[in-house]
Amino acid sequence: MQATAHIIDGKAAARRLRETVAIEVSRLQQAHGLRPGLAVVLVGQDPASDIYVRNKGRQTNEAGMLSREYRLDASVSEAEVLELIDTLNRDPEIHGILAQLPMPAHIDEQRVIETISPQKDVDGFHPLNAGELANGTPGALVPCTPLGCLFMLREHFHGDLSGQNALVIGRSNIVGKPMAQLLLQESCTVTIAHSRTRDLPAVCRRADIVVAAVGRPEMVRGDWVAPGAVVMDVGINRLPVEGGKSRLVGDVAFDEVCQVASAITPVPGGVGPMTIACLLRNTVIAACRQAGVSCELP
Ligand SMILES: Nc1nc(=O)c2c([nH]1)NC[C@@H]1CN(c3ccc(C(=O)N[C@@H](CCC(=O)O)C(=O)O)cc3)C=[N+]21
Repeated sequence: MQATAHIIDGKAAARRLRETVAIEVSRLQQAHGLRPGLAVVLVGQDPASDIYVRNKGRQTNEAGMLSREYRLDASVSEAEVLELIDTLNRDPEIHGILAQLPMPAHIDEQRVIETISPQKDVDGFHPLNAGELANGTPGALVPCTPLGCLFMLREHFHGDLSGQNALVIGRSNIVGKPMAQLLLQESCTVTIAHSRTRDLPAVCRRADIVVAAVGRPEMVRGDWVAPGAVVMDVGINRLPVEGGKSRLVGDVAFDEVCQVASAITPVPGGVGPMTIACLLRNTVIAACRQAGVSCELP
């Protein structure tokens, strides 16, 4: 009988990063009178987004930062969203702007993303920041979910990922592509798999590191994973259960994979909490750049 995998505690890792962020925030306040501020723009209603936004707001305040929320009706025009972003771009109290995705269909998300000032783009979705990440420019603003995965992987591998065969399942601009860039920078041998990949289970079995970011509940099965592999589960899927309730599951069949892998992130309590902690970190880094002061954050 194979021992069960080490469960990577994303909640604890996120708590540690948030503490480091809070210490840096109070240092910036004392040394420079600088208080990093984050604005979140939400269009329409979505129960999952609500939880995310509430957690973000609370944790931003707990870290000693300014948090503002802009909730717009689902019927708002694209021009109004762009106008709000333009106002926030010029607001000196705001150093980070997050436009929550997805947006209603009548709003062009790419246009929204490109309207956010690259300096305030704490999601790292602006083409300028994506390009800097691809170029390996030091200090690029990096998307929070992949960055959180990277921090957990570095900790697990004691800082050295070089030579590992890493498989990223999913090719989105938000997770898959930036994750692949980060792993490449760590000198992993990176494969990106997607819906057209032939024989994904066989490709997966060759990987030392698997990052699953496809949005398909429990897609990665136990017999897809090499013994001893490290598995990061980015998926957040709500599965209906009897009684009208729902259960949160990842893109990985946790009970199966934890019999084979050496380490795995759970859902909830894995990648999600680290995503928010990285958002706070990016906001502090953005604030320091805008104020022209140095920043002491990992
Ligand atoms: N511009 C933009 N940037 C984003 O980063 C972004 C976005 N839009 N739209 C929505 C998705 C989703 N997302 C989550 C982050 C953390 C948790 C999280 O903390 N989850 C906890 C709690 C989950 C729960 O219990 O509901 C956990 O996994 O343990 C969830 C979801 C960021 N997203």
